[in-house]
Amino acid sequence: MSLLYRKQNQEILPGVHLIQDISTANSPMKYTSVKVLELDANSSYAETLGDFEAGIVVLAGKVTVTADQQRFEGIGQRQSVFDKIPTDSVYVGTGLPFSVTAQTAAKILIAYSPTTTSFPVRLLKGDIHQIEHRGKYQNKRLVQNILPDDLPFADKLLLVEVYTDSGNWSSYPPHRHDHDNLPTESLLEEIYYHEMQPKQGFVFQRVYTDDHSLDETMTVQNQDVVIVPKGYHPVGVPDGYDSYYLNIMAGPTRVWHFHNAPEHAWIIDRK
Ligand SMILES: O=C(O)C[C@@H](O)[C@H](O)C(=O)CO
Repeated sequence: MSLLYRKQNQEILPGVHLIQDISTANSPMKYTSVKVLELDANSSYAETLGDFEAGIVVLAGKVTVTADQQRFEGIGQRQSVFDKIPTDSVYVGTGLPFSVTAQTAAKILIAYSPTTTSFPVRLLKGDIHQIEHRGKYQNKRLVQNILPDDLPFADKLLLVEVYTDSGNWSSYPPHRHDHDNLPTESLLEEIYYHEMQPKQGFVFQRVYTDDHSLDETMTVQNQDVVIVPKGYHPVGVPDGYDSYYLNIMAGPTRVWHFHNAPEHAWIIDRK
């Protein structure tokens, strides 16, 4: 089972380019799916949700989003994810139609999770993001929380974006969250949408379980997706390149409690 989905580029509507489309139709994921779209200026994408909630993240550019009689104009805070400016997102509850119209050339990520519980449509402005500087030595990373578990605005979805600079590791030391064993550990699937700067860069990502029944190390390129149905999932960034990824997480309970691989937990304790 490959966990790596290479970027595609298929014009699905005039000016709307599908970069990634991962769902139960082409993956083993049960709680999470994702679309990444690049929109030419003035192009539009629309969809009506079934029994899913969605988080629409404006990765780059400016768009107008409509959902449930609401209209959010000119949202998006950056020209590139590597501007490292927290961006805007819109949460859309189950069963609702939504549209996205690009005011400038834009890139959006739509994260989905199945649910029949509806939460109100909500604009999540970038300036509410909780920013974290995690790690030390060569595992320093910048975390911008978009929809963390302490924001009660969704039934299942958790969204976070992570910047890992040249020569550092993130999602490290390795941790897992694939046991439904609260309060110690929650069961959350995870999807990584990756970008590199410069674009020709790559990162290494390993996804593996304690018994190594799953143990896959991948060379991940710009706009690739890695799915993490279970297991530890560290990311290593080669010298000279900077990494961005957006994480989508969801599972039976919307809380992020993870378990560090015991043999590597000492990494955290270094002074
Ligand atoms: O702290 C990091 O390096 C990011 C990871 O926590 C990442 O968001 C993840 O693996 C969540 O489970």
